[in-house]
Amino acid sequence: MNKRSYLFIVNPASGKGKPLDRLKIIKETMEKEGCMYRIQLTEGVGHAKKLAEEAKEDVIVAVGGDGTINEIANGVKNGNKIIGLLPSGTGNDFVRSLNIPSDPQEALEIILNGKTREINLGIVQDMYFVNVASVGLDAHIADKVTSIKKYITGTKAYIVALIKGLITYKTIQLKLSVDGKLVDINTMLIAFCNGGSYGGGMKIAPMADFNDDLLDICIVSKMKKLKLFILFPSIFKGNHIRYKEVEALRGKEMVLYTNEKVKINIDGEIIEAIENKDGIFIGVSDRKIKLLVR
Ligand SMILES: Nc1ncnc2c1ncn2[C@@H]1O[C@H](COP(=O)(O)OP(=O)(O)OP(=O)(O)O)[C@@H](O)[C@H]1O
Repeated sequence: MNKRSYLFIVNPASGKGKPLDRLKIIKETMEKEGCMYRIQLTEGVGHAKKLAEEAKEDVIVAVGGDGTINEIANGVKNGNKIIGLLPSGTGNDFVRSLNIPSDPQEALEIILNGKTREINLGIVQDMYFVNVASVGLDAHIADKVTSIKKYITGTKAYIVALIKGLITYKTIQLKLSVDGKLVDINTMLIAFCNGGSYGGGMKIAPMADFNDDLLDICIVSKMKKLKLFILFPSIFKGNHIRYKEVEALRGKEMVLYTNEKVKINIDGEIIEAIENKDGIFIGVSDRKIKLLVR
């Protein structure tokens, strides 16, 4: 018998309500295994983080998308806790990179009997991220995704938001320090990647590694909108790296300096960066999280 205790944090707002369809199979599987478990539904933004912070269980299972996993990773401060993943979001980029199956029964099998894997966490100012943090066009698009996702699901939601975002977007002038080396950029987009894909399957950093203590950085410099329309679909295959306007770097400690108000996309949720004369810090945290994987 499995001796671990489990808390399932279920976000009913993820993936157009998909998490609620998982309740039956969670209950049946956990009863059959004779495991100690509890299910808690989230009631709004920040609730998954609070539930994870207060949890006494050994394993906290995220039943939602990347936003829910992000909140749980931010809430779980005790290094002994393990995070399980039951994919139920819209994009599910993070779980896909970790090879977690979307079939709930298979994912539950990993939650019960999988291996524990420790991975790096990224950090923006004082907020952790599991997958990707970015500024520029995609934060602008992610803002649009949030509203569009209410009406359209899956990759289609991202594509519609992408087209709307591409039409209305303006570039940002900024300085970026990568491990002490400063570059001046007029940028469409900068993505800081712990995982390799985001936005519903865009392979923004195909070589990213969750365990290398580095973030893969993808910088897309200013270009004509028409060219951007051609370049963007190539991100789904990871072929954007070939364009001269795209630069790939790696770093541990980055700082963004800009006079503009910057929105940051952190695992699909948008925050306004806190203005700070010392810049906006983005890097790899000393803290890691433990996940259940295949
Ligand atoms: N009861 C609720 N009502 C509304 N929003 C909620 C509720 N509980 C949590 N949330 C918020 O829902 C948001 C979206 O969650 P999440 O990212 O997990 O799903 P998703 O957007 O469908 O998936 P993905 O990020 O993989 O595309 C998060 O910002 C979370 O804080």
